[in-house]
Amino acid sequence: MTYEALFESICRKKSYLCVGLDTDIRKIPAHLLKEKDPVFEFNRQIIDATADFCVSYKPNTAFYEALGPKGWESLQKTVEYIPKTHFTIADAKRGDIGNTSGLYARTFFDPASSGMDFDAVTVAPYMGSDSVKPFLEFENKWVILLALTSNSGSNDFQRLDSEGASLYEHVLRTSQTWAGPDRMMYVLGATQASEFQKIRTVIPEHFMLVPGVGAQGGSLEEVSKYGMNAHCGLLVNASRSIIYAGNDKDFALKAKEEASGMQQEMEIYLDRYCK
Ligand SMILES: O=c1ccn([C@@H]2O[C@H](COP(=O)(O)O)[C@@H](O)[C@H]2O)c(=O)[nH]1
Repeated sequence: MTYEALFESICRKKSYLCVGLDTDIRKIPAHLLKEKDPVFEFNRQIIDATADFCVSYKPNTAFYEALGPKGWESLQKTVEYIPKTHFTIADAKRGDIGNTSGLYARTFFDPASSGMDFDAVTVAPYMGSDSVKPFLEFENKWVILLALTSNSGSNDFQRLDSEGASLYEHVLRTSQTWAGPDRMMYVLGATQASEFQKIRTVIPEHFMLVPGVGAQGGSLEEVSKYGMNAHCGLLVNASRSIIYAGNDKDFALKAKEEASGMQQEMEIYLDRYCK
């Protein structure tokens, strides 16, 4: 999906919501466990219930990898099921020496190889340019680089000062020489929204993938106020607060209500801050 198509989808749906498919087999409603593939069945119902209110889905691969081959199969079926109108993100946080990164890229971007055709993958920047560039060799695919994450451990390295700027700021500046805003996004945690105004001076055009609202307590209003640009420039992720809004037979309805509530709030912020 292109930058323009993503923005068009945001305008049409009046939403910049990314639903996180962090499907934990231990947390899904009991009645689904009798299904052949309970994880996929849960995702299918969540996708059907929320697709009108979001523009993106982000399965975190850990939840699938933990189940072995069955988990990979559920992930493949899930990506294939997501409507093509939605931007798909493999939250895998990969990155290694070049030839290994190339295989990670094939895993998520080459359906002939792995059966999966995501739009984007999250990548850790720590190993530098040659670990990131193999992902950019796939046409029309995106890299979402970890910059300032939502967890408290982000203070350990990401904020360390080096030559007058924090490490995460170096990530934002240097990586812009690898690809433009049409192929690169950044993970910036909702819990760090007080820094977004400053961050926008470094990356005025890029999309930010923002996890950390909902269960982690980040504020959607603050994220929108300080992070939005003239092309919205935000994909705000919520996982647990949506997919586990209910845990009984009505779980999909509860997820729908939660996603719809977030979309309604986003509509207000798009009117107010998308300038
Ligand atoms: O800085 C980061 C980077 C990634 N994540 C991931 O996003 C979701 C958040 O889930 P919630 O249930 O909405 O808290 C999850 O997959 C994380 O691994 C993040 O939270 N922060």
